[in-house]
Amino acid sequence: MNVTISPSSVRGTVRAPPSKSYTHRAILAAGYADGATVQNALWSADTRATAAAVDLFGGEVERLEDATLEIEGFDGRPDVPADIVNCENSGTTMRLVTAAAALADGTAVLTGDESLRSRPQGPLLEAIADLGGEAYSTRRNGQAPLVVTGPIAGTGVSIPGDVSSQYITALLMAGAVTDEGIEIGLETELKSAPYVDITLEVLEAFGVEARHTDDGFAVDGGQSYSPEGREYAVPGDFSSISYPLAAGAIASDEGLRIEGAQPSAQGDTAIVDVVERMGAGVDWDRETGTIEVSAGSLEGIEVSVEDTPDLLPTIATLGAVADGDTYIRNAEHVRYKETDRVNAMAEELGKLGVETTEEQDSLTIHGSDSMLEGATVDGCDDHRIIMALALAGLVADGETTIRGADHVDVSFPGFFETLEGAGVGLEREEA
Ligand SMILES: O=C(O)C1=C[C@@H](OP(=O)(O)O)[C@@H](O)[C@H](O)C1
Ligand SMILES: C=C(OP(=O)(O)O)C(=O)O
Repeated sequence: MNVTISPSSVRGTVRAPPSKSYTHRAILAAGYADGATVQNALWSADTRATAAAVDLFGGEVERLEDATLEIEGFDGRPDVPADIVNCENSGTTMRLVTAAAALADGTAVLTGDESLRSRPQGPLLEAIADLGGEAYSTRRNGQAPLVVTGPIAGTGVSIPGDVSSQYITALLMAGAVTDEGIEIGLETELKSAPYVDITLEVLEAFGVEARHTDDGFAVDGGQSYSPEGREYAVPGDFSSISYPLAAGAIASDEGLRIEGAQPSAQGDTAIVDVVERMGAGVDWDRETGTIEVSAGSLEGIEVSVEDTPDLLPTIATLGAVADGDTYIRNAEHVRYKETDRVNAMAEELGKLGVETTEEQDSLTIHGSDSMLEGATVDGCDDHRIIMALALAGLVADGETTIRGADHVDVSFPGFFETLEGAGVGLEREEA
């Protein structure tokens, strides 16, 4: 599907979808348990891939109503999957499921779409081998398809911290049900660190203790997953909130109200501070989980995305609309996502007339408060690139067409309906 956005202002009330990161963890944690009900779950392409993996491990994920999942678990002992595990487009699924598969007494094969088959898995495969399993990439290039044979026993491993925090999440979640537990030593500084805090928070809610150590993280073995009251509720998603928040910051004179913004461990909460620093009007009521945002005359700022890689596309578009330079640094790991997002934003904003300077670990947007030029841009089969480019379309001169826009289903199904509800003029065309 291609979507064409007309210049529009936004107003009214929108609701953020539930957190993708929390939902993945809650579905798998309920699988590691003997089951649980997950409330306010995100049902998107990525979380469906994790649910399908739990089914293959011998659990059962049933969607009762829109956002309630009734999950039967596999009680810490995953079956050897009876089929290939297709993780589709989801890095989180592939990393978390690889470690879970390494607990089974047999061999699992994992694959995904073309984007996922180009993302780095090597450090996790080596960690599994160090823990007594066997894990390899069929192409010997550290990328999926992966073949994983368990069971791992547990004990100590070391892993780089600057490729993906999801390796650590994966090992902590699996480590709790090994005999010996897992101690993870970090070889390099940890990037995306708040995502491990999300993991610790979900583990605690499921009655599993894991902790920071002097040089990494540790989880004791022999633990059972068991959420209090057999229920878990997912908070709203701040990566997803970044899009309506940025829309309000660049295109709302009347103000836009965003609901579902309760505080949690998400590093991407930092987007609230970013739009405020750039000059938008922002009022966040943490008790009710409501953010009111209105447009201001935005100025470029310097931002590190070390902890918040998923915010780069949103901040890049904000920078394009702001006056002066927006310097986004500590961004190298943002190149290992669904696409190389540093390059993708530089290329696609360039088509709208925006000048950028790209370096290996940074992106500088030379913004101007003069109009962007509407054009046809490529969504790069990446949900966050599509949503960030849609924001630019709100203020570009003329129409902006985004090719391959259906990929928003990965994290924010209903994204374009949400924009329409806020007053955005757009047209869909089947490609
Ligand atoms: O654990 C998670 O839920 C995620 C961790 C981050 O990835 P990295 O740790 O690979 O940077 C983030 O980019 C991704 O969208 C979700
Ligand atoms: C990178 C992302 O997710 P994943 O790593 O799970 O594919 C994302 O949602 O932006």
